[in-house]
Amino acid sequence: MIYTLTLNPSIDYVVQLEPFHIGELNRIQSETKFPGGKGINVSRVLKRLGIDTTALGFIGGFTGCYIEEYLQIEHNQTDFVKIKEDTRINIKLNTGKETEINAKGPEITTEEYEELKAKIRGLESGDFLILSGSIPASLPNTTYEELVQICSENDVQFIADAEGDLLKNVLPYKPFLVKPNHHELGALFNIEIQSPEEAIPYGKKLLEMGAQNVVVSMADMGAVFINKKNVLVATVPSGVLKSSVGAGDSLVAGFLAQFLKTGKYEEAFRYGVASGSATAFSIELCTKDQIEALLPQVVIKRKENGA
Ligand SMILES: Nc1ncnc2c1ncn2[C@@H]1O[C@H](COP(=O)(O)OP(=O)(O)O)[C@@H](O)[C@H]1O
Ligand SMILES: O=P(O)(O)OC[C@H]1O[C@](O)(COP(=O)(O)O)[C@@H](O)[C@@H]1O
Repeated sequence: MIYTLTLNPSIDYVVQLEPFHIGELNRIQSETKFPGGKGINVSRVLKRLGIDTTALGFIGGFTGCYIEEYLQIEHNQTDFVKIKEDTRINIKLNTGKETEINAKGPEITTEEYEELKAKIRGLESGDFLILSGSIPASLPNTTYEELVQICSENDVQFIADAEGDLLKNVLPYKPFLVKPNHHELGALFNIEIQSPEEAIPYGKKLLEMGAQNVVVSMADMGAVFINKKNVLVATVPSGVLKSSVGAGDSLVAGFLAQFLKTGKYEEAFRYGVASGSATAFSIELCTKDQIEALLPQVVIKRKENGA
């Protein structure tokens, strides 16, 4: 079974507001809301690609109920730990530019965290866990590390999509895949990355630190895939950006779906990039048809044979 873990889910409130005047009354042109949080987005896209998952994480309050019901209507399995406080709401402003305002998330009690750990201990050899996104502020920075330690004791493979120390600390446990965007990768090494070529040496550092496969996503600038045998650079399809919320999560889902189907990294990378772009070109997450329509436009160049 594939499990996704969203420690800090959200309702994403996506607002079209152009022009936007700070300090004045603004009237929204259109608004929409979705269940969000990185693992939840991965589950929803995998479901659209015919792969069942169980979504794990913390969920609470009226916002948590909304998310759980929405996922169930789409036939996504869930096994959340119910918490006392409300799940957060994240605001996504489209004002000509995209601005994201992500809340810090609810308080998690020690009992609630222990309940979650018990669920992770229940995963078995052959299962896959995707750990994605930020953690609520009340949990320690070592949380992902503690959870992947349990995975490695039980022979559970994992993917990590997180920032800073959360990502760095899981690398020694040999994640199957990590997917920083170029800003997150740059921040890890205190540099600014401006092109796929500049991303390659730093992506290789993540391999040296333990990752088995690395994808560096760079929004409309392309993406880089690195493992011991391949260094690949992809162009992204052209299209009209509607909302890039969930694009990175769609890349992870598309990559995993195609890798499970074919066992081929290049095909998985192509499918992942097309999935990310298909989401960027829609207000909601991508569908299988949208992804497959974009596949021919993803051009992949082999840069080196080995990293
Ligand atoms: N403006 C865009 N045009 C085309 N594709 C995009 C655009 N923004 C995102 N994507 C696609 O989504 C993927 C992930 O987006 P990115 O913004 O890099 O990740 P994240 O959402 O994690 O920050 C990219 O590799 C690309 O395939
Ligand atoms: O946990 P974080 O880092 O605050 O991110 C949560 C946000 O990221 C998203 O999962 C989207 O992520 P991506 O755009 O990186 O794919 C939103 O649904 C959610 O609001």
